[in-house]
Amino acid sequence: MSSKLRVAVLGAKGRIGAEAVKAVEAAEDMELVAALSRGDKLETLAETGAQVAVELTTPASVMGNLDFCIRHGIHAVVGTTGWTEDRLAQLGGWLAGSPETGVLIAPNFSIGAVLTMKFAAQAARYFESVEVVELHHPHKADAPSGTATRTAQLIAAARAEAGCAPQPDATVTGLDGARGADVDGVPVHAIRLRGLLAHQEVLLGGEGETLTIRHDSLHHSSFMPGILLGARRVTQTPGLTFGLEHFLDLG
Ligand SMILES: NC(=O)C1=CN([C@@H]2O[C@H](COP(=O)(O)OP(=O)(O)OC[C@H]3O[C@@H](n4cnc5c(N)ncnc54)[C@H](O)[C@@H]3O)[C@@H](O)[C@H]2O)C=CC1
Ligand SMILES: O=C(O)C1=N[C@H](C(=O)O)C[C@H](O)C1
Repeated sequence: MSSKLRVAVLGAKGRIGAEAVKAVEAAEDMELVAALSRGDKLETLAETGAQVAVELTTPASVMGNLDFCIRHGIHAVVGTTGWTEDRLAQLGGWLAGSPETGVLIAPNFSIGAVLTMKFAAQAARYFESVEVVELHHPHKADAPSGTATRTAQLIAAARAEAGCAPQPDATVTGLDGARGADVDGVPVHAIRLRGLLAHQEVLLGGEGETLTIRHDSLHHSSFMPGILLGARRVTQTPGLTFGLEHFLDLG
């Protein structure tokens, strides 16, 4: 058996999965041992000796796929969205039964998006108001995006830690949805527009000034270095890691 890392891609015909297949094939230290689409047998992962499964499917499929991987000691790098506290708790239970297996869930694999989350959390305590706007291609199934949800959670946690007051908002009447979704007290707005891929703005406002932090993923290639890094690191990191920032030296 070669010393290359044996990697499988789940969701191999999807928008990001197809790009991940190419990235794994091009990585000198990796071997693509399986590229599974909807309906393909998960047993292929065990039969091909996959060490890491890159999971890029749908919120409806991801839990079943991870259940199989963890039961077979296959590490997983997960980009699929739809993570709730309940799902994370279930995943934690499965990992407790397979203590050497690692799972990385990355709301976003691009370095710019990871930095956006970090900068937004750093800035959040210094401004009275903060809102998140995410903008995506119109084929995206979920809203708000996993990245925007995570960004808002990090902002809210930073503000709570700093003892910030609730945001000013005088709205008492209007149409449902006009103020976006409420994620831990942070309004999150989702745009779906032909021509876009994956974009996010964090708008912060204080007395007489605003700060806007914006990130644009212009191609699915922006996610590939993060996926490859995740695959290399997850084999050395048992248990659940939530967020690619834990595998980056961000200081
Ligand atoms: N974390 C990140 O950086 C990124 C995450 N994503 C997320 O990845 C997921 C996929 O996104 P897209 O590729 O745009 O969607 P997509 O709809 O183009 O691809 C999903 C693919 O998974 C397949 N699939 C469904 N169930 C499956 C199963 N059980 N086994 C194997 N394949 C299965 C579908 O047939 C489809 O081909 C979404 O949740 C999206 O939000 C997308 C881009 C970046
Ligand atoms: O569906 C997408 O395209 C993306 N999904 C992820 C998310 O929901 O945050 C990551 C990125 O925004 C692209």
